[in-house]
Amino acid sequence: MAPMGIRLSPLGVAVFCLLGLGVLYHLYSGLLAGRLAGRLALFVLGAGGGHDLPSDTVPEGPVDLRELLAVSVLAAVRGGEEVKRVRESNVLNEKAKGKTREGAEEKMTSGDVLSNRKMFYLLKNSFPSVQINTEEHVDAPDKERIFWDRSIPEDIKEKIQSKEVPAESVTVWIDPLDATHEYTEDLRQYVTTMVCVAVNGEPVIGVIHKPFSAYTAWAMVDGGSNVKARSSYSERTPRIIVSRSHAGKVEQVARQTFGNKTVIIPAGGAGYKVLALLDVPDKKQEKADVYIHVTYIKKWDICAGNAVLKALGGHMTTLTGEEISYTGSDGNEGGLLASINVDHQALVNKLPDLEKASHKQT
Ligand SMILES: Nc1ncnc2c1ncn2[C@@H]1O[C@H](COP(=O)(O)O)[C@@H](OP(=O)(O)O)[C@H]1O
Ligand SMILES: [Mg+2]
Repeated sequence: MAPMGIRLSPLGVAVFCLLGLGVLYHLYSGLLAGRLAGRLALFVLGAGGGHDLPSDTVPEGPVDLRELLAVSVLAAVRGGEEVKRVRESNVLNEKAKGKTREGAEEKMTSGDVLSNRKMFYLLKNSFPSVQINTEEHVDAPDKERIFWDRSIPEDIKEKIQSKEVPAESVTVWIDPLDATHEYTEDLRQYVTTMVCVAVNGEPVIGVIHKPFSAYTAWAMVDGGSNVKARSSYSERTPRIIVSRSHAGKVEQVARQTFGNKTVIIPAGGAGYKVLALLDVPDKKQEKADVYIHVTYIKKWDICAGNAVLKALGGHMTTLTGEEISYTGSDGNEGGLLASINVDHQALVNKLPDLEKASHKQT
């Protein structure tokens, strides 16, 4: 006799257990079906963009640099779509987010914020274990369900081999809108979105995307690229490209180094200025031989350009010729000297000592 006068018949217990097993089976098969549906959706959607799919599809463990490159290109393009959409709407919601050390106003717009959200979550959802540093703040309530469909563009498949590295050795740097200042002035040609992948602090993958020209340059060190250096550069009388909105004493430094007749090209955006050193099929892209920046600058502004130049045999260093490490702090204190297919060390040696002394290395 069971407690409280209830008698358990063996048949009743068996039926109860069978019912329980039935419920468990139903729940489990539903879960499996959900996962299968998610994978099927990935297969059906194929190439052409990140899609809002379940997060249990993300890979774990070591990361493949070829996959990181594919997602970085996609992130730059998807961010660029936001940048373009906001600019074309003419509702920029421009805000001041602070001042640079030199006292220039740092601006932020809806283009920066929305691009940042797309780029950050596409990369984060695809590579959850990787450190991502981005120019704009990411609010957790703004979490975006944007996922990579795992497709790799044909040109990347052709030129780049798979290569795995430990996830903890990777730092990704995102610039969701480079040349924000110029963006607010509707100087669209200077605007880029950029992604950089550093491995153990060294820039390895660089993506620079121009949203208003639908042009994307990518390169991987010891891998390949879809962009190349120009066939010649003027070493004796180089055209120097410099900042138009954070110039500091750069014109003075350039003239002191290369003479009073030196051609100086003021331009917006660190991404744009690196592309000026390369062979870029864009009518609105000016061409230069050397890029110099003398004020403080952040690593998300320069890492992608550094990786692209390095992959193509060029150099981006501080003004004293030091390599820049893309881990740790966000800032680069030592100024910037970028060149390709010229004697970079000779340029370093030519720069005035005064300027070298006034910049300390991080
Ligand atoms: N002194 C400084 N302090 C902080 N950021 C700087 C800077 N000089 C340049 N930058 C940033 O570097 C990028 C390129 O600058 P420039 O166009 O002047 O060459 C811009 O990035 P964002 O537009 O992404 O903010 C700009 O804000
Ligand atoms: Mg920038």
